[in-house]
Amino acid sequence: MEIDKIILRQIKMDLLHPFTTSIGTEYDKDIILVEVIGKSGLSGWGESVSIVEPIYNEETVQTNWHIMNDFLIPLLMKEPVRHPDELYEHFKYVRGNFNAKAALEGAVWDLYAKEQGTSLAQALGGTKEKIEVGVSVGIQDSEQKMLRQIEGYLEEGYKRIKVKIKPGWDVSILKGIRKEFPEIPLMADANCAYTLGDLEHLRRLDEFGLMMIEQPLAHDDIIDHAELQASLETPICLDESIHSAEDARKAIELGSCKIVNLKIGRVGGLTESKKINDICVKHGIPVWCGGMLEAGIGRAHNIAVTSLSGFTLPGDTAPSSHYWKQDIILPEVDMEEGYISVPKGPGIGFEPDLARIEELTVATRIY
Ligand SMILES: O=C(O)CCC(=O)c1ccccc1C(=O)O
Ligand SMILES: [Mg+2]
Repeated sequence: MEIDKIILRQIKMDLLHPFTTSIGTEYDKDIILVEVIGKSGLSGWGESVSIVEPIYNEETVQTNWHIMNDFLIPLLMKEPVRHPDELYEHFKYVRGNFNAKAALEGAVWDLYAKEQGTSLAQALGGTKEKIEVGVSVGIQDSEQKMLRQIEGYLEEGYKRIKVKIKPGWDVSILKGIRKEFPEIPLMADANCAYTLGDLEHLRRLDEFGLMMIEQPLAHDDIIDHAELQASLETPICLDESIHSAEDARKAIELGSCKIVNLKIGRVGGLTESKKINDICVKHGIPVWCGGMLEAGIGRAHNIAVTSLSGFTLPGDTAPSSHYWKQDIILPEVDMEEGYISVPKGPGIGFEPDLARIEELTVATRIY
């Protein structure tokens, strides 16, 4: 592969509805789009999934720009890339900063697939033609409001409902949901809102027949999670704690989780995502694709990775219209009866809508 040019664009998009979790509320999204242009004339696209504040992990939109601009882009330009699988090692010179690495690596993967004339899903070894879709329901100001939202999502066809929980918004709301919807596939995501001191309280969640509880304890823990898992019937799923295939292996071996949430950004890209898929398949641990309120480019990458065989549970990969008045790709991501079709066209299989992107752009730099 020969790279001719790289363009970074920062865009700003308003979310249709604010999204509240135990860590904060998002009203809009600042996004860095990466376009890697090959000597072939083809363009690969990536999206950085960081948010403005370092509250989900330590990265932010600004640190992503800094790390790409000052370190990763010079590294990428320094040596020819034969295959995108080489980039994870190549980028190891920079510690951490996985969202930044994944944005750039994702664009190179898209370019690679386009140059090969295959879909990104196919280039990754994906096997599924369509993926099951779940939805993540933020914390609301009233239980009634949340119940009516869930009712609407079930009518739209979502295959599972995830609700955000925190102390004071957990047992009572889950009771309310189960009273009205006793059978639906339901799970809860705490975004690290509890400690082992809450063990007895968390055991009360077992009565709700949840598919899983996501990241109940600290973002940097896999030890206490093992202790908690040993005394819970509900499977624990780790999100924030898993940054690599090695983290996944250790968490699985320790018994810290029975399910893994995979976010391409959080683990530093698609190459590491494939490894996590393989480790989970080997151990019989289901994987599903998490979300970071992505715009169309990041969403397209999520769809491609979800086509891998280990992704056996619905992901947080709702269609474009769930988040945005108008997305940045054509066509937009669409859901039918709870499924999204994995595109068969070259690369990510969606065209960046350049006019729309132009309208939203607040900063550009060409390398
Ligand atoms: O993209 C989505 O629909 C789900 C978003 C979501 O749950 C989330 C969004 C921002 C930060 C963390 C999380 C999470 O999964 O914990
Ligand atoms: Mg989560």
